[in-house]
Amino acid sequence: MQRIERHASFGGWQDVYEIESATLGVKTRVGVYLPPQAIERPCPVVYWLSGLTCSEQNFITKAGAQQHAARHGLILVAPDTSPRGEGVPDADGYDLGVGAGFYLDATQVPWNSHYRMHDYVVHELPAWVEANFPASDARGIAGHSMGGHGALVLALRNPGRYRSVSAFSPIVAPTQVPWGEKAFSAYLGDDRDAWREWDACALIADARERLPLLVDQGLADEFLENQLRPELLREACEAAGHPLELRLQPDYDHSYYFIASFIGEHLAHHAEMLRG
Ligand SMILES: N[C@@H](CCC(=O)N[C@@H](CS)C(=O)NCC(=O)O)C(=O)O
Repeated sequence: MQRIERHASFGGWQDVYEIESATLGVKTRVGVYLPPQAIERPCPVVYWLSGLTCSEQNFITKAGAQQHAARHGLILVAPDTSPRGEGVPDADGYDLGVGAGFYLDATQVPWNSHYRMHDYVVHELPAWVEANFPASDARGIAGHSMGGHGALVLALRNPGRYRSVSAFSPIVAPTQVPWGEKAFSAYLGDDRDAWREWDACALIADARERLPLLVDQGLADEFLENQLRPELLREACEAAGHPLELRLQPDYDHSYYFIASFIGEHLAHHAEMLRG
């Protein structure tokens, strides 16, 4: 591993590392924020999954999350949104290929060679974090848009692995919207039954753990009706009796201005759930 950035931030450190990922088959970058409390004791970790077109940089430079992580004693880990670099397949358009890994394990050629973001984020990344930093094994997961889908799906697929989950503007039902249909056709093939394994609304019906979901959605979001459709999450949670706090926020759009406005409340929620 190589540290390629280090910035003092709110008494702690915002770092960026480049690590060799066996799961992704390439080097990949990851943002790690170490709060001041990490000097003295192991801290819980919140994993942040970004949306389409993002790298590890968007969250660490735009969300203003460090001040809240410093207050609550949380380590923040922000991976890239896909494998990238030499030999990694890509496609035209911002919503498939590099920058658009959808936090799943692809089964179709050529994507299945590197696009294993689920396996990477759930297994390899926490193993690396917990071996190299003063991290406890209390894990939370959060994300935005495609990363909100990732946070919900990873938590639902891996009961016991996360103690807290939250999302901003998540793609809650990728099997029913254009972004998801395009990506899942490519990564998972034509069998729509296989898609349901990666769809939060479909997974909620049979979830083995009822971890409460905190979701914020801006009502001036340009993707609200076509791609995000939070009402489908509300319906799925009501049908299954799954705890959901869905907060519809007037005037907010899809951007990091929205995330920055509420990230403090999300991290307070994670801190509360992660308190040992
Ligand atoms: N209009 C955008 C669509 C993609 C988009 O809105 N991406 C969101 C996540 S789904 C984002 O976080 N973009 C980067 C940023 O705002 O820093 C584009 O074509 O680049």
